[in-house]
Amino acid sequence: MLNISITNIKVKDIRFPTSKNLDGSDAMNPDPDYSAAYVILETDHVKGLEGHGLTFTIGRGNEICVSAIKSMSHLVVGKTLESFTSDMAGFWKMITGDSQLRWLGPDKGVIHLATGALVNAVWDLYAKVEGKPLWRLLAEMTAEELVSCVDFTYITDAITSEEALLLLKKQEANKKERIEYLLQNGYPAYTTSAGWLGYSDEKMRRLCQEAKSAGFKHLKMKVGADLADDMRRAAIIREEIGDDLKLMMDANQKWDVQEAIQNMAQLKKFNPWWIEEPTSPDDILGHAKIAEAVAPIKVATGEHCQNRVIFKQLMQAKALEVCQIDSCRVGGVNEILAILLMAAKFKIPVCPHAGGVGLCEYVQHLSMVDFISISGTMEDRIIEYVDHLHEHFIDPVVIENGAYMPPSLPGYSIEMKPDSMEQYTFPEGEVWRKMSKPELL
Ligand SMILES: C[C@H](O)[C@@H](O)CC(=O)C(=O)O
Ligand SMILES: [Mg+2]
Repeated sequence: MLNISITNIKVKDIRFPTSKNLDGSDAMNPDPDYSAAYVILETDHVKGLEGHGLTFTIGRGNEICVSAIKSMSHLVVGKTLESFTSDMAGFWKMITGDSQLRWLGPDKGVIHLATGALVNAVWDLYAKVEGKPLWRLLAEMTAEELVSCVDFTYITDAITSEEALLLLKKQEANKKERIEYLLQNGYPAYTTSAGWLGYSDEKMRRLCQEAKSAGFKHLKMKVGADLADDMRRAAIIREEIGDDLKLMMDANQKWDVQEAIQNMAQLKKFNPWWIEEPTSPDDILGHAKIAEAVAPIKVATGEHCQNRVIFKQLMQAKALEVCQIDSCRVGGVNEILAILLMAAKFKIPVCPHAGGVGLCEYVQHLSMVDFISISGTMEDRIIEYVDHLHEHFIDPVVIENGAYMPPSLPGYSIEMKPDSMEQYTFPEGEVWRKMSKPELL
C-alpha cells in the first residue's frame, strides 16, 4: 500500500494580508502578513492522494523558502513512500544531510524552514495513505517504531535511543485510556487572539470578554514595545479576565537580558504565568539568567529555536521552563519527536507555538501524541490558539469549551482549499492583484 511513488512536487507562495488589521502583531513584528511556503507532493496513488505541507513566514522572504524547497525537491521526487517510512530516521538524515545543501544550515535558517515543509508533507501523505489523522498514526506506533523515527545525532548526551525507548514503554500501558480521554475532553487551549500589540484597548477588552465566555482559562498578551504601555494594557486585561484566569506575556525577543529582568520586576504585579521569548532565541545563558531572576514566573521559548541541539542546551542549562515547539521552524515531525522526548526526560511541559497560518492545525497533533505516548500528562500543558485563517483549511481545528478536539480526517490537517490557494498566491492571486490596484476593489 505504501509502495507509491512521489511523481512531482509543486511549491506555492501563499500570503494573507493580516497586517491590514494588525492581526498577529507584536513588539518585534508589527505588521506580519501570515504566509506559507506551501508544498504539494503528487503521487501515483490510485486515488490520487497527495502530501501537503507548509512552512510559516510573515511575508517578505516567503519566496526564499519557496526557492529552498524547490532546491530540495530532488530528495523526494521519484522516490517511493515506503523507502522513507521503512526507515524514518534515515529519511530525515537524508533530507537534512544533502552534501551541498547542508552548507546552508546545518539545520537552521531558511533551509531548515524548507525542511519542515517537505518533511511535514511526507508525514501528511503517510497518514493519508494509512487512513488516519497524524496524531493517531503516531499514537498507534509501538515504542520501538516511534524511536525509529528519531535521528539522535548530537543529542545522545541528553537522551539516548535506549533511554527514549524505556520512557515510551512506561507510557504504553495506559495509552488507550488517554486516547479515550482526549476524544471526550479534547486538549486545553489558550488564546493569543485578544492580546496582539496593535489592537486598540476597546478591541482588546471585547476580545478578552469573548475569550472568557468561550471557556478559555489562559490568555496571552504581547509586551516589549513600551513598558508603560505594557503596564496599562496588562491592567486592562486583568480587569476583564479577573484573577482566576492565567495570563502569559510574550516579548518576542525585544529585550536585552538585564532589561528583561528589570521589566519583569514591574510586570510581575499582574501575576504572569510565563514570560515568552524575553531575549534573543540564541542566548542560552541569557535565558538561564533571566529564569533564575524572574522565578516563579516561568521562562518560555522555542518558536524561533532553530533545532533540537539548541533545545537540548536550553533544557540542560535550566534556561527554558516551558518548551514551545514550532511545527515548521525545526525540521518537521521527526525532529519534533526528538524534542518531545527530551522535554519528557527533563520534565519540562510542552506548550506549542501556534501564532501563524496553519500552525494550530499542525501542532494539535503534536501535543496529542505527547499526551498519549510521550509525557503521558496534560499537567501545565496547553496549546496556543489564534483565531485567524482557519476557514482556508479543508480540516480546520475544532475548539470546544476552550479545548482542541482531536481531528478525525486522515493526514496532518494542513491541506488548504484550492480556492484559497489560488486567491492568495503572491503576487498574482486575485486578492493581491486587487490590493495593488485599489480601483479593482
Ligand atoms: C508574528 C507572530 O504573530 C508572533 O507574534 C506569534 C507569536 O509570537 C506567538 O504566537 O507566540
Ligand atoms: Mg510568541
